[in-house]
This record gives sequence, structure tokens and C-alpha cells, in this order.
Amino acid sequence: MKSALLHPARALPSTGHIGRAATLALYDELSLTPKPGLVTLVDRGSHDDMDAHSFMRSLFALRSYFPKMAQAGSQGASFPVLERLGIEAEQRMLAATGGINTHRGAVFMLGLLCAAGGAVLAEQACIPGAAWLREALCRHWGEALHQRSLRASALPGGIAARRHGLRGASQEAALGFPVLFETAVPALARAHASGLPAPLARLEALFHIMAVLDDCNLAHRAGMQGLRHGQDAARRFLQAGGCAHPEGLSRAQAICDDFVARRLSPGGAADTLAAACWVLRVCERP
Ligand SMILES: CC(C)(COP(=O)(O)OP(=O)(O)OC[C@H]1O[C@@H](n2cnc3c(N)ncnc32)[C@H](O[C@H]2O[C@H](COP(=O)(O)OP(=O)(O)OP(=O)(O)O)[C@@H](O)[C@H]2O)[C@@H]1O)[C@@H](O)C(=O)NCCC(=O)NCCS
Ligand SMILES: Nc1ncnc2[nH]cnc12
Repeated sequence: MKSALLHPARALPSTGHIGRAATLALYDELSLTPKPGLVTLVDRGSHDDMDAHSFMRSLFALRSYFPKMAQAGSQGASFPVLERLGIEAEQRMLAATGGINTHRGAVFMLGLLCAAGGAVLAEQACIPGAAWLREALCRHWGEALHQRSLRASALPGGIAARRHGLRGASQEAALGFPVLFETAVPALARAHASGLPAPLARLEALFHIMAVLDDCNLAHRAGMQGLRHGQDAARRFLQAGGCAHPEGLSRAQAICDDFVARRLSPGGAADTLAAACWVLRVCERP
């Protein structure tokens, strides 16, 4: 089984490589333009309080955190150890951005994924495959994540999840990130394989994610109507041919304008896209 996962042409990654790939993946997401309602390198989307500089400062503040999480995962760290590293990283992010929440969801999601990558490296001594990552995440920290998801959150996304009965960041994690592994990673891999240039492949994957994710940022800002509006817009875009259509880019731009007019921002989908970019960067077999 082990040998089937080894790829002779690629060196075994280190925990440092796994962690650095998370920073690169967050940059993959940030540098994607256009993106509905989200901050890009050239516009603030639906945000008054943050721009690309805030995200770059946040990325610098977080860059040592992801390798630490991969290292902790490789040493079989308990959930409270991961949680403490995550809380410290979140504090560094807030200090770097003047209190603005740029990457709380990414600290949580990509942090856990790096820990799972570290665990697979230590246990299998191979380049992680997506299914192995998910299995390691659930086996090591699934029960703790489930317990964590039952706690009442005082944060905007957690409050929206409880109010509307949605699957927020905590619930997605407790289920082993189904939208990431069952929708985002296959969509991104398919889009690349279809020959779309990398930015369009990412945009296509973002719309696939938006179509199905219970994005609590949308629900927090605009209730269930806002969430359904975002999901419907993404579905219609994909049904009409998506990014491969000759008018794909101009249709995407029209959705961006609509999101800004409504002040919608799918931050959970953005994190899930970054996580899918990370999986493709580190995985032998996405
Ligand atoms: C478990 C925590 C992540 C807390 O989660 P909770 O849901 O209770 O609270 P929020 O912090 O509000 O939401 C979590 C963030 O997760 C992203 N997200 C939203 N929906 C989903 C979803 N369905 N699946 C996955 N991820 C989702 C989202 O993050 C992104 O958006 C943020 C920017 O949003 P923005 O609207 O600009 O700003 P806000 O401040 O939220 O509000 P307004 O400005 O609009 O008023 C940005 O963070 C993106 O990353 C949600 O924000 C958790 O914090 C936790 O337990 N942490 C522990 C420490 C840790 O990380 N440990 C690591 C390993 S255990
Ligand atoms: N580019 C982005 N803009 C706004 N919120 C986000 N959350 C994660 N990435 C984001």
C-alpha cells in the first residue's frame, strides 16, 4: 500500500514544505482576480476595513504557524496543543492587522490540514494523498472536533450557524471537511485537467464551492436570503458554462459587482479554495 503512494520523481516533503505550502496557497487565493465580494490584490470587494495590505501583513504574521502545525501533527499532538497554537496564531494575525479578522477561518482549517499532513508523513513516510489526509484528520482529532462543534460560539460565523442551522467552520471540520474533499479538490483538479489557465481553474473551483458551502459569512451579513442568493448565483454561472464559456469572465465580473452592491463576501468559500490549492500543492494524488 505504502509503495503505491510513493512517487519516484518527487522527493518526500518535509513538515516545513507542508507548512510553507499553506502560505503559498493563501497567496493563490488572495491573488485571484476577480473574486465575488472578496479582497483581491487590486480591490477590496465588499470590505471597508481590509485590503490586500492587511492580507499580506496577516500572511507574514502566520508564516511560521503552519510549519509548526505540521510538526505538531507529525509528533501526534493532542487537540488542545493544536488549539493553543491556533489561538496564538490568531492573536498574531490580529496584532498584525490592527484587530481585523483576515484569516481566522484559514488559521483553523489550514492549520488542521497541515497537522493532518504532518501525521501522514510520520505514519506513512510518503507524499500525502487527499484521502489519507482526511482519514488522519478524523482519526486523530475527529472526536475532539465533534465536541468542539457542540460548544456555543460567540463569533459571527458561529452565531449565524446556530441561528440558521448551518454547517459552519466547526461542523465542516468535525465532518472531515466534506466540501473541501468532495467538491473543492475534485473541481480544482478537473478544471486544471480541462486545460483552463491556473487563475480560471481557481475561479471555477471557487464557484463550485460557493454553490454548496453553508458560508456563514454570507449568512452573518445578509441572512439566509444572502446565502441562498450567493449559492444560486454560483450555480447559474456554472450551469451556463462557467469559466470555459467565452463570456465566462464577464459573467463572473457581473457577479462580483452584484456582490459588492449587496455587501456580500463569501469568506468561508475563500478559505476552502485556499485549502484546495494547498491539497494540490502537497498531495501526490488529489
Ligand atoms: C472554530 C473557529 C474557526 C470559530 O468559528 P466560528 O464559526 O465559531 O466563528 P467565526 O470566526 O465567525 O467563523 C469562522 C471563520 O471560518 C470561515 N467560514 C465561514 N463559514 C464557513 C464554512 N461553512 N466552512 C468553513 N469555513 C467557514 C470564515 O473565515 C473567513 O472569513 C473571515 C473574514 O470574514 P469577514 O466577514 O470579513 O469578518 P468577520 O469578522 O467575520 O465579520 P464582519 O466583518 O463581516 O462583521 C476570515 O477569517 C476568513 O478566514 C469565518 O470567519 C475558531 O476561531 C477556533 O476554534 N479557533 C481555535 C483556534 C484554532 O484555529 N485552532 C486550530 C486548530 S484546532
Ligand atoms: N480574499 C478574501 N477577502 C475577504 N475575506 C476573506 N477570507 C479569506 N480570504 C478572503
